[in-house]
Parts: sequence; structure tokens; C-alpha cells
Amino acid sequence: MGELTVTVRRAFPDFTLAVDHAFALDGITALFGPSGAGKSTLLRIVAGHERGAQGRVIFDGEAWQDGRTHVPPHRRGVGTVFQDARLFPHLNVRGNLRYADKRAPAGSGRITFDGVVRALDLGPLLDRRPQALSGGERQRVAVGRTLLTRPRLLLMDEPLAALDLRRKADILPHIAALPRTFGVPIVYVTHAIEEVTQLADRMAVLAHGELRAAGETAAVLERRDLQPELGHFEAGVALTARVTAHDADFHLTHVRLGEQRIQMPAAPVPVGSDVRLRVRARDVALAREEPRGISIRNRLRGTVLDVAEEADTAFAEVLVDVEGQHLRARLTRAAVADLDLAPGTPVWALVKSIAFDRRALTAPRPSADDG
Ligand SMILES: Nc1ncnc2c1ncn2[C@@H]1O[C@H](COP(=O)(O)OP(=O)(O)OP(=O)(O)O)[C@@H](O)[C@H]1O
Repeated sequence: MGELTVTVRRAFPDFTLAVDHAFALDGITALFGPSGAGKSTLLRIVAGHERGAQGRVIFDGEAWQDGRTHVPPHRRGVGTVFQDARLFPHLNVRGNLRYADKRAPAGSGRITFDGVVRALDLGPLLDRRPQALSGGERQRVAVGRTLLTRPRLLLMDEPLAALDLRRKADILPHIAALPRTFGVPIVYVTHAIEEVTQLADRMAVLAHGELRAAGETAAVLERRDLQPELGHFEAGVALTARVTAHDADFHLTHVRLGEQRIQMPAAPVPVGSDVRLRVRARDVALAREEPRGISIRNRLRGTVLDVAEEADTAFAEVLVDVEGQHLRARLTRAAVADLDLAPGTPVWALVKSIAFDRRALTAPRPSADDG
């Protein structure tokens, strides 16, 4: 979808950001890291708002910044959405959207007023003033307004940070669908790992002003060496599975991972679409034989890929291949010894249905074979 090459250095008195990387912009790229890691600084450099940054920024072969050039922000074709919506209070939603639409460059491809209203479900809000919107609605309008400026690259700086979990869950599917609907890549800054899992096709991890990792989300999430950055408690993976049925009686949704089945609390996702499930390492148990007479419904056949014991602690992390996707299981080292787990050992991975948070679902993405 595009490439953003960033070779930059920005030194403040107490902090230096130094990044040298070519980001493959495919769909949504999450820029993840703790507070103060330098995420917003990096976004500002890309947008052209950090004049003190040295180095090069190249977007799709076009130099936005190098030794001689510094293309001003308004000439880069970058749109930014911030945590606060920054809408015009004296205009209603339609007016806010039209303002951007009218000023956008001509001949700008797939983005249309009606398309944006539809994609973000803004129809019912068009006549309202920003003051009469909820926080989540305001952010949807802010995203719509920024899209209507026809950006070539959309930057989002913690756009949902001020929202509660429910509002986040309402808006995430809308954001997830944007790159495919409008052909615009998104760089999405967040320090919330669940937003990364739900949204991001690719992710980059930033800490102390340095890029620690970048790549496909699933591959980065399973890396144990990133535990200091990704967090012990939240460590886990993202599995992609296909919804096969809903069970109204028991309030369950059935999904398929390759040939294997998973049950989770009912989730409002159509049958046939793909969902992204976040599974934390601490929610996975392993068995050498298929357990019987046990309440855990999700028993996945897999093979141990790797066992990493954490010296001087009680714990170990086991990486398990299930149908070509990877699960992480956090066990005690004693259990690893007991079960004699090693690469190649066949195991059953057990995951309680409740561990699949129904909020932790992505938008129904177009499934792979829908093209
Ligand atoms: N103009 C500035 N002058 C001095 N220091 C700055 C300036 N801008 C940013 N910094 C410092 O750079 C560091 C990184 O800030 P930045 O806002 O990029 O981090 P972040 O990862 O986006 O954090 P957060 O998630 O809290 O927004 C911080 O220590 C901040 O104090």
C-alpha cells in the first residue's frame, strides 16, 4: 500500500529519538510503546511539525525531508486525528465535514462525502453540533473530517484514549475498515495493547526513543524478547479465526481455527467473516492428553515450538503451533518439567471461553478468500 522510510534523529534536553526504518504501510500500522517513548514525536516528524528533526523522511519515493528539502505539513497530504476531536463548535457535523470536503484537492480517488458518512455511520449525526455528541461520536466525526481532506496517509495519535471500553468497542470496527474502503494507509499511535490486537495489520514497538521491533502484528506479539516493552501481564497473541455459527440458547459464538473449533461468548459478528481473537499467555493451559470431564470447552491440538524458562522465577513460556498460528502459554517451570515439554511435543492447549473477550474482536474484515 505504501512505504514510509524514516531515518531521523530528534534531540531534546532530556530525550533523544533515533529511528532508522522503512515502514511497509499495509492497512493499519500501530506505533506502540509506553508513555514518553517518542511516539507522538515520530508522528510530528512524519507530519512535518518537528523542524528540529534531522534526517530523511521519504513517503512512496517522495522526499518530504532530507538535507535540502523540508516539505511543509500542508503539502505532504497527511491527515492527523488527535485524542481531542478539535471540531468547529459553531458548525454542525455536516458543516464540519463540508469544510474539509470543499478544501480538498480535486481528483482525489475513492474518498467521497457520502462514502465517508456511510463508512463511519455519520448519517444520524449530520444535523447535530459537536457539543451534542458523545466522545465516541465526536471522534468518528473527526476521523471523517480528516478523511475528507483526502490524505495520502492518515496519522492517528491515541484517538480513543479518552473513551471508555464500550465506546472504544463501538468505534474500532469503523477504523479497522478504513484502509480497505478508501485505500489510505493509517499509522495509529497507542499505548493500549488491545487496540493493537484488534486493529493493526502491522506494528512497531518504540521504547526510550528507539525502535525495538516492527513487523506483522501476530509475529511481533509472539516475541518473548519484547516482554519488557509488551508487558508480562498482557503478553499474548492474536489469532485469526472464522465465525461459523451463533448459539442463541447458550449465548455463544462458534469460530473455526483451521480444522479446530473455538467457543466464545456471543459476539455480534456475521457468520463467514474473520475475527481477531486476543489470547493472553496467562489464560492458556497445556495438557499432554485430551482432558475429559472438564469444563473448559476449547481444547486445541497443537505442537510445542519453543520452551523458554525464565531463570530465577517460577515461570516458563511455551510457544505452541495450532493450525499454523501460534499460541503462547505461561506455565510454571515445574509444570514444564512434569509434562516433559520440548519442541515437537504434541499437546492440547486449553483456553476457557471467557478468556476470549468479546470486545477483543476486530471488525469483520474481508476474509482472505473474498479477495
Ligand atoms: N518540545 C519538546 N521539548 C522537550 N522535550 C520534549 C518535547 N517534545 C517531546 N519531548 C520529550 O520527548 C519524550 C517523548 O515524548 P512523546 O510525546 O513523543 O512520547 P509518547 O510516546 O508519544 O508519549 P505519550 O504516550 O505520553 O504521548 C518525552 O520525554 C517528552 O518530554
